[in-house]
Amino acid sequence: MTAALGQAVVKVAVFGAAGRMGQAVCRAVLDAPGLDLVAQIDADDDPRRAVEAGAQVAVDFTHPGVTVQNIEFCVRHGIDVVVGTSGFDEARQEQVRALLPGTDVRVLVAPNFSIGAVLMMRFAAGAAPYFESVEIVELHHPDKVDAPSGTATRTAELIAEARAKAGSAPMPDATKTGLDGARGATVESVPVHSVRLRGLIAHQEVLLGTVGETLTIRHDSLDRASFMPGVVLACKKIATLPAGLTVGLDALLDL
Ligand SMILES: NC(=O)C1=CN([C@@H]2O[C@H](COP(=O)(O)OP(=O)(O)OC[C@H]3O[C@@H](n4cnc5c(N)ncnc54)[C@H](OP(=O)(O)O)[C@@H]3O)[C@@H](O)[C@H]2O)C=CC1
Ligand SMILES: O=C(O)C1=N[C@H](C(=O)O)C[C@H](O)C1
Repeated sequence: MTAALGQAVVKVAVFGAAGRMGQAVCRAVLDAPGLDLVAQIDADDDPRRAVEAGAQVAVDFTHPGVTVQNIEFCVRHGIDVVVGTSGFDEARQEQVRALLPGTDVRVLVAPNFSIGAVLMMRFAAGAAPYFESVEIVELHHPDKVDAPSGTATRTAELIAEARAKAGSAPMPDATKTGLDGARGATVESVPVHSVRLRGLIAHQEVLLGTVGETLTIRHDSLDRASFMPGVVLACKKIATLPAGLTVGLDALLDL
């Protein structure tokens, strides 16, 4: 039942359909030629509706605590899964990998579906080895339940990977005393600062500094519309990925 290559229309179920992202995704799927919205599932709905409706791809924008359960359900029923929900650290990725052997299901986890954010992460990782210091400031709407954001966590991981590969020295920081949280959270040795502010949607700055100069890479999602082309692309193209877990929308972009 997984999405067949070359098939005209891909049947899509949306988990978290009543949420901020879920509503936008349902509209985007309805508007997208080649996609058919066959099930909208929210917190108290029976996920079997997705199976009964013949869904080939499920899109999950729910809560970090429930996504793995939704993925497990989809894997059991042979439905490919496009995951936007945040909180997919290495431990959670491992949980998903453990569900997949012996199936041909594909699970695509994308910490951020906007093209600008994907490029911001790339540029930050590319720049990081050339600077002594790197810090991340992520800024979101105050209804967000998790901090730091999945995007900031992924960015920190990519920066740390690039710095390790380049043999970068530890970042300078003479702080000896300070209030709890003053230096942010540390993700893979990268300080990450989270701002929650009414009026914002999703924004991130990567601050890089070395002797006599700084570079700031900033991305702003000003509307949830910014995520929709990536989600639609993922629904259409997930069948082209190998079976198993893929992390990052980059896998479907020719960057
Ligand atoms: N990857 C990306 O590009 C993006 C990722 N996100 C991430 O997406 C996630 C959702 O964000 P957002 O839409 O703002 O959050 P919302 O809280 O607005 O939406 C989540 C929805 O999922 C519902 N839900 C809870 N449990 C289940 C379940 N078991 N099955 C189906 N639905 C369920 C919630 O219901 P109830 O409220 O009753 O619990 C709610 O309606 C977050 O993790 C966010 O970080 C957001 C934007 C972009
Ligand atoms: O909750 C949000 O809104 C967002 N969540 C994702 C994250 O945690 O990175 C993606 C984007 O930043 C919006």
